[in-house]
Amino acid sequence: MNRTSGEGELAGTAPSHDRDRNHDHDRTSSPSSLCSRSRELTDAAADISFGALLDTDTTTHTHHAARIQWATPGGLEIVGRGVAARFTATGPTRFDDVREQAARTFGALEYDGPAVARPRAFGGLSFHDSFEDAFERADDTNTDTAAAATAPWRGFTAASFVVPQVLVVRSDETTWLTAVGPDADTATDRLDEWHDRLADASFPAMRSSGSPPGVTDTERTTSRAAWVEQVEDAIERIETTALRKVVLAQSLSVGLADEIDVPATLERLRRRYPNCYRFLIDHSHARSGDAGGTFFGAPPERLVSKRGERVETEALAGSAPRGETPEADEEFADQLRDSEKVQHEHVLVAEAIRDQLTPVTSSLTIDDQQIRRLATIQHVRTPIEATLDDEVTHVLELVEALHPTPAVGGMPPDEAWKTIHETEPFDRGWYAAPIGWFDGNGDGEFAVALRSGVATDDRVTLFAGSGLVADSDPHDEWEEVQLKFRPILDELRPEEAGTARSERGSDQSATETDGEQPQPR
Ligand SMILES: C=C(O[C@H]1C=CC=C(C(=O)O)[C@@H]1O)C(=O)O
Repeated sequence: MNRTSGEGELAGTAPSHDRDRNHDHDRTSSPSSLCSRSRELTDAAADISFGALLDTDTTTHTHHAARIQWATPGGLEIVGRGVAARFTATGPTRFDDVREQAARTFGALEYDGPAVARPRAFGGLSFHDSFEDAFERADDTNTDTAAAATAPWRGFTAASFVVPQVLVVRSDETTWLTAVGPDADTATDRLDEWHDRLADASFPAMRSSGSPPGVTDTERTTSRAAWVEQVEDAIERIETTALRKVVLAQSLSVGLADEIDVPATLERLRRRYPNCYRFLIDHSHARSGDAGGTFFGAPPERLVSKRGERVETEALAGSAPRGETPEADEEFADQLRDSEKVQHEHVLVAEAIRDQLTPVTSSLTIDDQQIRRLATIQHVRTPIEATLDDEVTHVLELVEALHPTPAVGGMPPDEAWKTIHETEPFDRGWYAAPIGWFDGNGDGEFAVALRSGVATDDRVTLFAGSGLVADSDPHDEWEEVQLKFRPILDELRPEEAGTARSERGSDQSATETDGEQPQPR
């Protein structure tokens, strides 16, 4: 194991894609000493623009260093720059491998500061447990389509988390700066340097949320005709095998007229989807030349959060459009409540989550069903809370147990996985997979990386899927997938007067509500 320190990241390591292929965990960076210092930001420094922080050059100035952003519906907002420690793994043991690397590093962490500003590891995992298959298939096939299908994920690995060198955390009206380094001197110097930088009057407090870059062309992995065939084949499997539900996805590659400003895009998403998570992950290796893409999105779905023994999760499955009038909106919601197909699709998810958590919890509560309204779509949601017994101590254990829930995979999991693998002509990469953070106590929070895309050079590749059960209609499911592309796609296309986008407007209180209308079922 490379014990040189996480700072080694800035001195360069192999591209993560190569590491992924070589099963080379040796060069992953899980330093055996880590020190962190925090200071509250006050006055103007407390109001700095997170977007500007994501865009600013890091201390090396010459190199683009890793950047992360994480924001929750509850109001916690974090940005991070640089890599103080990196944990990566691939294959079926990836959850345990990351946990082991992190335990070594967090076990050696010296930290003084409030809990909210503590160092955390941010990152995620791929939907499947390895990328190798997809990359190798693309290389073997060597067709434009196969290469294009995996291209957005070059530079990503099957599990990758970083503890940033610099973190700014905003929560409950306070803003904290945290600096992390291999020893106390480095952490203190870094804290001073970044504090001066952020307190400087020239550091932007407000940053424009920009305008959409514009779309030159779109390429689908799946035509409507191919989709209809895929759905019919899935339904046949449901009727003739043990498969009960499967979520099939599509990907849409969007050519951009201008460079995309991802932080500004996320800021616009915050305004339209204030009750969703927001994330940005750009784990690029500083000097490897393997810049990789920026994965970002505004997912509505929490996979799991763990705080001590308290666990919160939810079932989110079953979708309908928003109506043009309150009455039409309510009609769509009624269809969600009354449709046997939707209820079956949803209940399978809630039951699977219950079954996965019951063995490790001392109590579990499944709340009443609700309708979750987002600006462009509404969903059936069931909140689930549990108290852990003492067997599980790390949120990654829960993430491993829950991923993929049948809201993104299917039931039973093995049959669903096989169907997805044999059907989808692209790699899901990190789409529909866990994205979030954990800390040294094993607490953390993960969303499901839906309503997401990966930005590379002049393209953004979007992903969206739909849950299929025996009585699904291929054309309805096609429309549902297109609705799920919209959150990001709308932010790429310039707004046109009179379009559905402008009609939905910016009045979030009218267009996005969370957890309203609990349904006593
Ligand atoms: C698979 C996706 O959505 C999931 C989450 C909510 C509703 C879903 C549905 O109704 O099919 C999906 O299970 C996606 O957004 O790509």
